[in-house]
Amino acid sequence: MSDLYIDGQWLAGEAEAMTSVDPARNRPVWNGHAASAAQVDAAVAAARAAAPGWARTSRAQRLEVLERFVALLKQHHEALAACIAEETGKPLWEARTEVSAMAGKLAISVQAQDERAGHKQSDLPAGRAVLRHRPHGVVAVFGPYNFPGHLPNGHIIPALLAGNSVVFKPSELTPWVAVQTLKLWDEAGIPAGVLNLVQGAAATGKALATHADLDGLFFTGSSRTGGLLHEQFAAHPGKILALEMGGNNPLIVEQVADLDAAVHDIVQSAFVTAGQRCTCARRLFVPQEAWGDALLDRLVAISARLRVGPPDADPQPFMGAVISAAAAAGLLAAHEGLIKAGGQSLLAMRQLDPNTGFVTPGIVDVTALGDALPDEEHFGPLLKVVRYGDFDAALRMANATRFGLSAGLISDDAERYAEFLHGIRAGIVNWNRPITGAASSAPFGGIGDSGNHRASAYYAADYCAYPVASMEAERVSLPATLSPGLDFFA
Ligand SMILES: NC(=O)c1ccc[n+]([C@@H]2O[C@H](COP(=O)([O-])OP(=O)(O)OC[C@H]3O[C@@H](n4cnc5c(N)ncnc54)[C@H](O)[C@@H]3O)[C@@H](O)[C@H]2O)c1
Ligand SMILES: O=CCC[C@H](NC(=O)CCC(=O)O)C(=O)O
Repeated sequence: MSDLYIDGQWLAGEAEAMTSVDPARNRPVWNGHAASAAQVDAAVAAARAAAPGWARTSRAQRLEVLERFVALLKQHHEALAACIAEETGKPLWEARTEVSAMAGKLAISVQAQDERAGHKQSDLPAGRAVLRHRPHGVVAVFGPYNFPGHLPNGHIIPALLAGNSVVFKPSELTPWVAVQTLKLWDEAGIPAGVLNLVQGAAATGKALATHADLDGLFFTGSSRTGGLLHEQFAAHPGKILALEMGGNNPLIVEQVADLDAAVHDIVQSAFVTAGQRCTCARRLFVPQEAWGDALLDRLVAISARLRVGPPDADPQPFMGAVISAAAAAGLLAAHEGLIKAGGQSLLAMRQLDPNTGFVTPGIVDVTALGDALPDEEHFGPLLKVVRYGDFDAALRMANATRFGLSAGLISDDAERYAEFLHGIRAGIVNWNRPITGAASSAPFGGIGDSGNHRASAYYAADYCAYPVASMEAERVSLPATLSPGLDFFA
């Protein structure tokens, strides 16, 4: 039975039964059991026992294992993409880009480690100053369901490269992708205990996050869960906590020469991955003038004919299903709630089948709600439109959020972008580009309730190791000049 991977062994979970359902076809793709508290304990103990040995290996030795994993990812690219597509409902074209991003992570992490957590040495009048980085020890990695391969991998690769051992808990909605990925690690020859897998939902998460023998936790998920973890870790300032969380991301559009190009970037920002990216545009600010009306007409027309369908459909859909039929129903309820609160539906969201996660994009004009617009992340293809009079008002409303992950401006005016860049509060700020699709070669993180100032991607090297600064000399010697009042020669 392959539910859990602890100390190099595949084990059956001893806690509650779990079933992972393909949201496009409403059929189970994986059945298993969650880890019991004792099994979480065993995973942490295995990681602890393996930690000193893994930390003592050279980077070259660690790289050998990591490179074998990447080679296996490339070899099994299509099979893993199919598994991601089936378990999440995202189209195959997109699942393929997810596996490619996983394979690309190692080279970027090596470069990032060299630049941000590398070895530095300089001469001192007596001896030398040396900067080294040490792994924390045992870290937990928590993954979300929307990128079940790429986002946990974005913590695991740099953590292992730095010499940490890891206990990974994937989302309870995507256990199968985690199992398939761990099989590749096993085949790559990851030493027993260095990387462990425990399955389960919040109870398993709590058992792991509160484990006394963890040195740190790297989390990607909702702000709600991240906030709980932050409270737990507040009592342990010595443990490292990296939180990558959600957003209520604004996109401001001004009148531009190419209306279709603007619509393209809005659609790509709001609806890619069926709106299930942390960076997706949730609030679109549109000028209150005739050009704004024309933009919205075109946006509605293009969005209404976005192809929505199963992951393996030919031709491929733009969007697949959201993660579950329940998530689809929740999005419909959110859409309905906005209308009840005074919003005007521009494009009604529809659930194509109550047993699946297929929903069509929804667009609601929420201008009338004003300050009463809830500052919430609706994690799906639901775009809220706010009409604005002048840019200052748009910027003020764009910043009226507790989050601060991504933000964008569509404008042909460079001075306007300078103003936007200066005024907007977010960790990812784009100009005339979609606000989704961030590069792994840049830092990735947000401010406010979107993160805790420990950006991931290129900056993951920072939270995977701590710096050790040394002053060193080959032998002890009396300084040429002694401190005042110190006499060795009387
Ligand atoms: N900033 C980023 O990099 C980023 C990337 C992807 C997704 N996200 C965010 O993630 C969310 C979607 O993912 P999700 O729904 O899987 O997130 P989630 O917070 O529900 O779950 C994330 C992980 O935390 C675990 N968990 C849940 N409750 C827990 C608890 N009480 N204690 C310990 N662990 C617990 C889950 O089992 C899962 O492994 C969205 O809000 C999205 O914006 C952020
Ligand atoms: O859902 C959240 C992630 C969205 C994605 N961001 C990245 O892939 C960041 C790069 C990395 O972690 O390597 C996006 O911006 O679309």
